[in-house]
Amino acid sequence: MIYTLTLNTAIDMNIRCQGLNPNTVNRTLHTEYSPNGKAVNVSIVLNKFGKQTTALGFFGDFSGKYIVDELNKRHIDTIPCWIDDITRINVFINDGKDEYKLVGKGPFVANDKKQEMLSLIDSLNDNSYLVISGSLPNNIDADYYDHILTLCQRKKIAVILDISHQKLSELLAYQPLLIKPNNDEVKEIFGLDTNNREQIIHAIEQIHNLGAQNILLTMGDKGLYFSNQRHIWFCDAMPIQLVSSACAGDASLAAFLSVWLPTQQNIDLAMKKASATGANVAESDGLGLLNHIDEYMQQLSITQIK
Ligand SMILES: O=P(O)(O)OC[C@H]1O[C@](O)(CO)[C@@H](O)[C@@H]1O
Repeated sequence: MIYTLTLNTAIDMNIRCQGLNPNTVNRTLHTEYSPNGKAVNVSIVLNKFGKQTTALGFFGDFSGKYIVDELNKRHIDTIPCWIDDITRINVFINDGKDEYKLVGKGPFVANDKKQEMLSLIDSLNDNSYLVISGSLPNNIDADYYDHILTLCQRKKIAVILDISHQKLSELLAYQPLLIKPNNDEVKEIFGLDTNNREQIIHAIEQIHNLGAQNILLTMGDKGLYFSNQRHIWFCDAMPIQLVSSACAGDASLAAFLSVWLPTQQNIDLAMKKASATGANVAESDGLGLLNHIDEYMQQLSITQIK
């Protein structure tokens, strides 16, 4: 079973308008709402690819209920931890020229709820997979990840991490099965540049040395790299008309996992699917229709660089 854990779930509200002016009523042209949060996206995309997942997360009030209802409509199992505060609503405004991203801090999670979530994780099947993605809510500090990863270690749950917190470098000591940083995160968290092949290989080796078993490094329109410690491969990116890069990384990770788990084989196919899916998602607000993936996969190629 693949479980996903979104500690800071969100509704995404994508608004389109023609110009955005201060101190005036800006009438909007189009609004879309989507159940979101990074690992929620992973569950939705894995489900699209026919893989069963169970989504765990903190959910609160009307916005939390909306996300759980939407997941249920898509026949995605959920294990919600209900909190008293309101799940955040992130707002993405496209004024016809630029995109403004207003991403909330997230709700307050009471101590008993933090404990409840740990008990829920403790009740998951042993020897399964847990994808942990996204930020931490308002008042949860990064040590919470230690509690989660210690539990996973005990239960032999293989962890896939996609978090932009500085804590990621310390968490590599738990030897996560896979991490999915992007180039900005490699710079911000590990202080490593990724401007050319030499730097990329060096960065990947350094990150393996800290404990990551496998690394999927996404670089937007510059393609993506996968390393299993022995070899490193590169997959190019489709040229597309960018609408919004939000959710593209989450969708790429899900696409990769849909092929790569559980055997950890078919790396070429997994990388092409990840790259094609990320590009298709970046062509729309939110996750979009995911209807060009097969076509894009035909046009991508893989090179082994180490
Ligand atoms: O969990 P974070 O890092 O705050 O990011 C949440 C946001 O990330 C996205 O899922 C895109 O990856 C947004 O659409 C969502 O609102």
